[in-house]
Amino acid sequence: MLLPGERMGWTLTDLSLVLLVAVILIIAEYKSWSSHWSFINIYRILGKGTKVLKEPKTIKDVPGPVALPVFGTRWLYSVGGYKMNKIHELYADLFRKYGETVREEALWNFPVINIRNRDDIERVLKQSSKFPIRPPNEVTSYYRRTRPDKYTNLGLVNEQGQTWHDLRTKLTPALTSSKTMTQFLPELNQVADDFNTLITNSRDENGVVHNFEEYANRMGLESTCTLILGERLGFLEQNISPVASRLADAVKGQFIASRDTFYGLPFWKILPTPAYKRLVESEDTIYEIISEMVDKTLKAETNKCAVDPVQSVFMSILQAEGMELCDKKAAIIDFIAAGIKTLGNTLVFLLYLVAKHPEVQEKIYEELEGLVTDGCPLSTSTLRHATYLKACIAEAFRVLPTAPCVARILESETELSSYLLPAGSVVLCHTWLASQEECNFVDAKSFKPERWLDNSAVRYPFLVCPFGVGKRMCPGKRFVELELQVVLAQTVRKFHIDFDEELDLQFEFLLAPKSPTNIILRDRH
Ligand code: HEM
Repeated sequence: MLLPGERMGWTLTDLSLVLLVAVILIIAEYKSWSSHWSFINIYRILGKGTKVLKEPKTIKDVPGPVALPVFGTRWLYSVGGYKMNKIHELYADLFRKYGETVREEALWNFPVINIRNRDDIERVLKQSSKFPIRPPNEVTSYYRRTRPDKYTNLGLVNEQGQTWHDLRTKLTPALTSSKTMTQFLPELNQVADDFNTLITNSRDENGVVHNFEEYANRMGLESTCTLILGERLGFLEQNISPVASRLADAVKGQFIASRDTFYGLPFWKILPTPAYKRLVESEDTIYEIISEMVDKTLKAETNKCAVDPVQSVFMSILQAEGMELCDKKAAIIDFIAAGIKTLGNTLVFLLYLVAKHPEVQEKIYEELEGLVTDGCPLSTSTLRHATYLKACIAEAFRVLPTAPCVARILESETELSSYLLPAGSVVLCHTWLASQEECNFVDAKSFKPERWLDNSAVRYPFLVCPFGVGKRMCPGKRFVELELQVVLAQTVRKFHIDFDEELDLQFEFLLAPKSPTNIILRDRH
């Protein structure tokens, strides 16, 4: 009797080969399913397969880790094995596993779409609208609503629509003007000199500045307060005042509590969890300290006739029409809180990258030697011509930005990587992770300032946008860029910078250096 197949000339060996291949294929298929972790996802994949022919893919079809009812994918940050301070690693893993578009789910299974594709990021950030929407920080908004005595709105960072637009128009013109920044340059030179004196005197016998991040945060604090309050507050003096140290601790606490309440399970909505208590404590401390500073400065101000150029931002906030004093105080708090940690982290990243590349340091030094006489402060014209210095800052923002993604809520239905997302979808544009992809930048992981000089890096402006994009872009951008140019230039002119270890990163709602960071400074002269 003929076995099936023998009629076609198949032997038993051929049949067992076919069977073997079939088994291998089934195992492979099963493995790819199980890599999506659950039957729910197998169901999704099967569903997607049948849907493809009939209708476009929707937000439900975007792949991602299994979501539990109500809690969504928040379990990843607890039992999922990812630590809260390593969320940046989780996102990198999710993109590796699921591709360029990944769905996570917040509480009540609210979908959050993560994107890394260059064209998709551009499509989202280019959407022009009168009032672009960035998802608010829920816990800060909640806190502010419970304090009507102090806050009449959620502040520039968290407000939306017409209220946000009014705040932005009234509060930011002086901050974003190039004239204000030019007037501010001599003060910035002074702040940078004081920073250098502080770190010079803080070195041990081997030239090591231990816990450099604390000095960088003090620099962020001093320069932001000088900009916003129009006076020096002494954060760069060798022995920091108890008030300055309380403020620095409170700002750090606020960022960490925001992260823990945002990514953790939201029990704080029902009862005051330790993270929420920490947030309230930090917010109250920041308010109390800043409020006192504003009142003191206001009192001193009434005795003065002329406005010092350094006070132009402060005065413009105080003179903003149609706003109550508490709104002005809240705005000052927002500016200072937004500036301190972002600046401190950025300074550590920038000096770390330059320290790890001595050849880059020498090029900066040589460029400055040709532009400015030894011992002289930096002028606007010097900085205009310091193209290599500016390329280093741009490259540092590409390689290690403190804001690793830009968030938006879609205002109209948008197609991203063939998924049709409805208006109202929350999208996180992972600009940092996209900047690390070879398809976007050659030798993407290397620090190469030269790529900004031959224009090969400027092709994708939506990938390297450390201050965000469009109407909601950071109003501190001009100030920060100027400040980083001055500090980097003055530090390289004075020291050979070195960094012994590799920098470890942690996620504190921003990308931050894991402390302690130890930097080595050797005098040039
Ligand atoms: C290295 C320093 C800084 C970085 C990397 C940074 C980055 C950012 C980013 C990415 C955004 C979101 C933009 C968007 O959604 O498109 C933002 C918003 C904001 N930043 Fe900054 N920032 C820095 C320093 C500062 C400083 C010094 C100030 C204040 C003087 C400031 C005040 C603000 C405010 C008020 C917003 C909210 C703007 C709005 O929603 O209209 N930032 N910043």
